[in-house]
Formats: sequence, structure tokens, C-alpha cells
Amino acid sequence: MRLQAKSLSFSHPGQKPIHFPDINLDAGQSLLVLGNSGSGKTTLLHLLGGLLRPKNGEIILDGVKLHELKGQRLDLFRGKNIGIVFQKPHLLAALNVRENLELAHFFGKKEGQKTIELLKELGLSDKAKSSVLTLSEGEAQRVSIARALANAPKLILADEPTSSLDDTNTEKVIQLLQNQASKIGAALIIVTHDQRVKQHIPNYIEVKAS
Ligand SMILES: Nc1ncnc2c1ncn2[C@@H]1O[C@H](COP(=O)(O)OP(=O)(O)OP(=O)(O)O)[C@@H](O)[C@H]1O
Repeated sequence: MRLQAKSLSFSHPGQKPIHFPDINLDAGQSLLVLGNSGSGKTTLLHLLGGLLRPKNGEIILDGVKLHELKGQRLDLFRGKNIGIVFQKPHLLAALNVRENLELAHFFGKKEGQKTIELLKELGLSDKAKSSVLTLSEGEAQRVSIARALANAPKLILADEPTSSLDDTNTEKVIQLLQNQASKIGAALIIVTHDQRVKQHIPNYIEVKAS
């Protein structure tokens, strides 16, 4: 598995174009995306996750040109191959913890990782049947990480996954993401402002507003 992003740029409506540094990342490798507020870090993550289409440049994941996929083919490719941890957990309130994870299997049309095992590894075994409305912020964050990992994706994208966590939980979440990435052979990209994360992942790119 290899991720390559070349000569990427994107413009939000009415905004100046943002030009992004190139990325070459192999399975098992981790990369931080750093940059000032508003520089375009989340935009880059959304491009890499196929949620936005680049204005120029290309994104190749495991030999597939992601920037050329559309509609159902893009949704299915994303569901099978890309796990995204968003800034906010975005869990479905009508479903319990386990069902939120199983939804990822449904959309990816893939068996993926066993839900119960994954919850155990994330210290959430006793929450499987809990309503997501009863979770603490840190627990909800871990459930959203579990959901992103449920399909054993080739690429894990995490947007500020530690911004609301204390030092101990920050370290746990980063280790968890790295351990899971190496277990399933995925590449890991983390967008962060958080100086604490740099101690754990030395490889980084910086996004700069033009
Ligand atoms: N939907 C949108 N429409 C117009 N402009 C947008 C939209 N989304 C983001 N932008 C603008 O694009 C730029 C980059 O936004 P982005 O969210 O990628 O930055 P960021 O580096 O992730 O910021 P932060 O660290 O504050 O989360 C900002 O100037 C932002 O205002």
C-alpha cells in the first residue's frame, strides 16, 4: 500500500487557492499535517479522504486514482479503504456503540475487524450496548476512532484527534492509532495543532496559506 499526493491544490468558493506539499507514504508509516489555523489542514484531509475533489493534482492510493472516482464507486472505495476520524465524533444517536461500528461494515461491504475485539482494544468493552448519548467526550472520541478502524482501512486520516484530551489520553490515543495502523498495515495521517503529538510522530508536512 502506498499513498501518493502530487501537486495538489484546491479553492474554496471565493477563496484563494491552497497549494499542498506532496505526500509519499507507505503502509505502516505515519505523517503529521501541521500548519496555522485556517491554512488548509482539514481541507487536505478531506481531499485525501475523497470528500473534496482537488482543483489540480492527483491522489493515488494503492494504485487507484482517487481524484478520478465519482459517485458510488468513490463511496465504496472510501468505505473499504479509508478510515476518517473527524474533529467531532459524529456518532448516530439512534444507534448504540456497537451498532455505530457495524454501520462501517455495512457501508464498506466488508467484514473488517471484529467489533467486540476492537472495542476491547480501545478499552470500551463495557460500552458496547450503551447509547452514544451517555458517553464522555473522551469515550465518544475513542468510539469514533474505533469506527474509523472497523473496516481495517489502508489509510487512516485523523483530524485533531487529541484536541480535547489531557496528556495521558493524548498519549494513549496516538499510541492506539499507531498500534492499529501497524496491526492492519495502514498508513496514518494526523492533522494537529497539538505540540504534544510531535513528540510521538517526527515525520511531518506543513500546510501554508498562499
Ligand atoms: N466550505 C468553505 N467555504 C469557503 N471557505 C472555506 C470552507 N471551508 C474552509 N474554508 C476556508 O479555507 C481555509 C482553510 O480551511 P481549513 O479548515 O482547511 O483550515 P485548517 O488549517 O484546518 O484550520 P483550523 O486549524 O483552524 O481547523 C480557511 O481560510 C477557511 O476559512
